[in-house]
Amino acid sequence: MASGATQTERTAVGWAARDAAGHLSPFSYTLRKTGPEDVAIKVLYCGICHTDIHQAKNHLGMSRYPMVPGHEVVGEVEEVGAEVTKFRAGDVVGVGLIVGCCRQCHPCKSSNEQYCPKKVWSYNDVYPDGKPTQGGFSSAMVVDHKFVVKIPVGMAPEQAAPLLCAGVTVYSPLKRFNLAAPGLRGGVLGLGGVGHMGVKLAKAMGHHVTVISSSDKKRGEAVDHLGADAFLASSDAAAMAAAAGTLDYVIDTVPAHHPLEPYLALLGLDGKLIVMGVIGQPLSFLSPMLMLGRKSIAGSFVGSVEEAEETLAFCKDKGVTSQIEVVKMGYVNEALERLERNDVRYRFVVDVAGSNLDGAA
Ligand SMILES: NC(=O)C1=CN([C@@H]2O[C@H](COP(=O)(O)OP(=O)(O)OC[C@H]3O[C@@H](n4cnc5c(N)ncnc54)[C@H](OP(=O)(O)O)[C@@H]3O)[C@@H](O)[C@H]2O)C=CC1
Ligand SMILES: O=C/C=C/c1ccc(O)c(O)c1
Ligand SMILES: [Zn+2]
Ligand SMILES: [Zn+2]
Repeated sequence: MASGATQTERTAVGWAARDAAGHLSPFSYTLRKTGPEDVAIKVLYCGICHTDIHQAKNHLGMSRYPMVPGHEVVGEVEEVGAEVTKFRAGDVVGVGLIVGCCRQCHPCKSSNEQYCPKKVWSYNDVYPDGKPTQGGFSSAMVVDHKFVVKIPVGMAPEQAAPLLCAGVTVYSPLKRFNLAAPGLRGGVLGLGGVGHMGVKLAKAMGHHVTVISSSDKKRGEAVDHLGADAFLASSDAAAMAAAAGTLDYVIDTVPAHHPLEPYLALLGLDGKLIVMGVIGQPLSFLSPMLMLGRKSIAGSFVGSVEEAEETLAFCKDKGVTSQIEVVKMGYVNEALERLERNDVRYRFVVDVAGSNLDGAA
């Protein structure tokens, strides 16, 4: 259906966690009517980010159930509201972590809406009217057009999904911290979903990229397949010492408590440690580790809608793709378990439209 939206609420079937065990199972719920500024989307694919585990398992103590996770969503537009001009039925589009903001604060007015104090998360949140948000492990979503991006023509939809969180999460800080110029020396700590996009994007920006991994297991793939220039196992004290002071930045994607000092030591003058992992315990470091080298520790939270569009365009232009394992929804719980035990190369993407969402694999 084209413009002139339906006046009825519709039922969606998602896969929801009911409690902190984080096990997903079929769940029916009602989508809001497609409002004048809304886009109704049939979900095709949705990537699985480690954040989906943190949220489903209540790692931060703020989870609400039932919860349909998923925030690397690619779908097909089914219907648009009367005021939507950028999209039409049949377009292939993407949605990330944020689906609402106030539009009035400084972050909103400066295209940093992901930092709006009133931002609405795509799941595990509520809209201003109190209705829960639900994510992309679902047959459909209704999303304000401001938070919808077009997937470039010619980009495979399943390939595009990880760019909507993992990709933009790396692209945004590299741009904002002036770390996008060619010739820089970067480190990527933790070679998972975000980390592998870090390697690919940084290489496409012309950086010399070192992967820093918890073991030697991923060395071959990092160098031979993903194109990393160097590889460090963080347990190899001699190799870590030899690399001290050599990097302009380290993108730290570790999703669990870990020491910062080994990675601060890798930075040269003015180097930046950019912390990405969602970690519910204090991290610590000795202040001279920062002062002796004018180093900084920074954080960054996904990216803006504008940056998501830039990430997609950059990847299309440079031929950057994600490396994914496509699975059906019936496998989603195994996929979550495998992700949690670091057994995925490098992002699971659920083939939502190709799955029987009512239960069977
Ligand atoms: N700031 C933001 O906006 C965003 C934050 N995130 C967060 O970033 C983190 C990473 O997400 P994602 O890439 O999807 O996760 P993955 O699980 O795909 O990757 C994390 C990687 O970190 C390493 N790792 C895992 N566990 C440990 C551990 N206990 N100690 C040391 N290293 C470990 C592994 O790499 P290796 O085998 O190489 O050691 C693993 O592949 C999560 O906390 C997620 O919530 C995600 C997206 C956006
Ligand atoms: O996957 C993206 C989410 C990142 C994130 C960052 C900070 C935070 O508190 C979260 O709950 C998630
Ligand atoms: Zn994510
Ligand atoms: Zn705002």
